Amino acid sequence: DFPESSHFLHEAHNETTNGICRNVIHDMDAYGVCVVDNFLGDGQGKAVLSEVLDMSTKGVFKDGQLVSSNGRQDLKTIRGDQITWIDGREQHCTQIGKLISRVDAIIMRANKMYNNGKLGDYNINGRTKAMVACYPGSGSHYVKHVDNPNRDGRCITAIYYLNLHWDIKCSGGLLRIFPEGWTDKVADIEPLFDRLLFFWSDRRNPHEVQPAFHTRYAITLWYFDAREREDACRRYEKDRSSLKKK
Ligand SMILES: O=C(O)CCC(=O)Nc1cc2ccccc2cn1
Ligand SMILES: [Mn+2]
Repeated sequence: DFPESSHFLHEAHNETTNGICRNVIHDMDAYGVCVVDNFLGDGQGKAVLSEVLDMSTKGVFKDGQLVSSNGRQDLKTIRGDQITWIDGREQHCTQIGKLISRVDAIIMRANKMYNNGKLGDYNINGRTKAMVACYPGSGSHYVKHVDNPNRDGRCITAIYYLNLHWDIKCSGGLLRIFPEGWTDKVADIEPLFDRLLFFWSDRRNPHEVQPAFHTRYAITLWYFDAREREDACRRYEKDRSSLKKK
């Protein structure tokens, strides 16, 4: 349920990238979560936002998996986001494509800078397409969950937020991460414009999106660890072939 991307690893060497990477490595090591503010700068951030708003007006957003509960409550009991998958090379998605390349460059560089080329003991060699998500402001939320509970290959979640003038007090939509091991602590992340967030995708970081009362946009990329992804695909093939035999 998360399409892989075919192009990756755009290298962009510059001072900003290096500075951000040191930040990412330190925070991922220390907390398993890292926030980078003003990632693209106002101009480019707004250019990405306008591409997403154009998509929204064209109605490309479909409901996330609709889990019908016991039929009585509303259908969106699990998650109220509407999503679409973007490769970044589509027409009218050039700005989103640039964002993706910039995040790739950070991850690739951090992957190299870390001790002998592994970030947090991972060897990152690919990622999913970009998932553009819209939470319509009608109290839509996402219940507490782990992105990758069963070693499907995804090791880092990267989320870029697009919400101008977002005020948690009246708009809600807080991302709350419950880092494993920090029993009495939570990481409350406001989905602010031009904010980039990284966190380990596995059970170390259960998280929830609290009800949002204004439209809330985010773009998510999941990065693969080469080995874990390979093992997951092999297991998947094995399961498929055993299913066929029956
Ligand atoms: O928008 C945020 O602050 C985070 C939202 C979030 O956790 N989204 C999300 C979306 C997902 C879509 C498909 C499969 C797994 C998924 C896990 N998480
Ligand atoms: Mn999630």
